[in-house]
Amino acid sequence: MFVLRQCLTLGTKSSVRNFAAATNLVNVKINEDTGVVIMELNKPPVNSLNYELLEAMHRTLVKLENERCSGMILTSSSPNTFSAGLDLLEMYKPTVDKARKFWGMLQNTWIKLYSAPYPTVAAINGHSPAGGCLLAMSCEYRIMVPKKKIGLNETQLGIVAPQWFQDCMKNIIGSRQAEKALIAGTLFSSEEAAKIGLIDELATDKEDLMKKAHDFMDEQLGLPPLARSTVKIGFRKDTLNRLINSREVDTKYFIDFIFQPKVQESLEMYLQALKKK
Ligand SMILES: CCCCCCCC/C=C\CC(=O)SCCNC(=O)CCNC(=O)[C@H](O)C(C)(C)COP(=O)(O)OP(=O)(O)OC[C@H]1O[C@@H](n2cnc3c(N)ncnc32)[C@H](O)[C@@H]1OP(=O)(O)O
Repeated sequence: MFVLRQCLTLGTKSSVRNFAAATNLVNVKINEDTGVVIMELNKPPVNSLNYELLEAMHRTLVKLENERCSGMILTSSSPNTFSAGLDLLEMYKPTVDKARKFWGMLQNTWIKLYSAPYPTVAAINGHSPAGGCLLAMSCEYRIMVPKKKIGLNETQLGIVAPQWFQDCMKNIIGSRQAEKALIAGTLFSSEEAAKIGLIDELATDKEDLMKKAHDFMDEQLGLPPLARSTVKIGFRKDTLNRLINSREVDTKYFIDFIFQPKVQESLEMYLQALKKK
């Protein structure tokens, strides 16, 4: 059904293959008729967001914007997880340089995704904690399969969701609900997330998920693109500018925070618990 579209200079079939093969961490499929792109995160087993995956996503997002893609559906190739959030190994005993580079790429990727002029939908085919929830919240519309978990659970790990993560949640579910969820580090079931508006729609399974994502995209493609994107950016600019104007401070907070011995201890315990499961 999907073919590689040459007019988006993602190129000829072989150059697209090269583009994807540069990492293989992100699969990009383009519908020839509509110009809608499916970006599938492909870092088994759980799409933890390390520098390389973020860089692959960022590179793809830059390309999609430059080539005027008409819409993007973000999903994952994992059967159980959309994204497990930030790769904990990027925060556990890194060097300062490595941590700084990682955080910079996370900021770059979020800015590109949150400000994408084309419609974006998260087809959440599995668990989506922490940074995974951030990715989903950065899209315009969220659809999720049943019986999975989503939320900003950072507090439960002894870390803190940065201000811009918190802002994204506040913009979707409102200040009161966000404050409660962030303090507790709540992971909502898909069904609970639908109730509070963290996700927009529930799907029955992956097939239904992708159908619903395409239905949303079709509606959006019927709207005048410039008017659509102007309204979108109008809503998002304060949140974006808050980070854009304080990237260095935000990076310093991150570095100072994760290098605290107590935080390293929490990360170590959490990593061990994950391995023991
Ligand atoms: C003031 C400003 C301060 C700023 C401070 C820091 C800000 C940080 C911001 C965001 C933080 C994050 O995003 S932290 C990541 C949080 N993520 C989680 O809590 C999820 C952890 N993972 C899970 O709960 C589960 O893995 C899952 C529900 C997502 C999937 O479960 P499943 O049973 O399918 O898979 P496993 O648990 O067996 O995992 C498989 C494999 O993957 C490893 N793994 C899982 N998650 C991560 C991760 N986030 N990073 C690195 N590695 C991860 C897990 O250990 C298993 O490894 P092994 O196969 O080697 O055992």
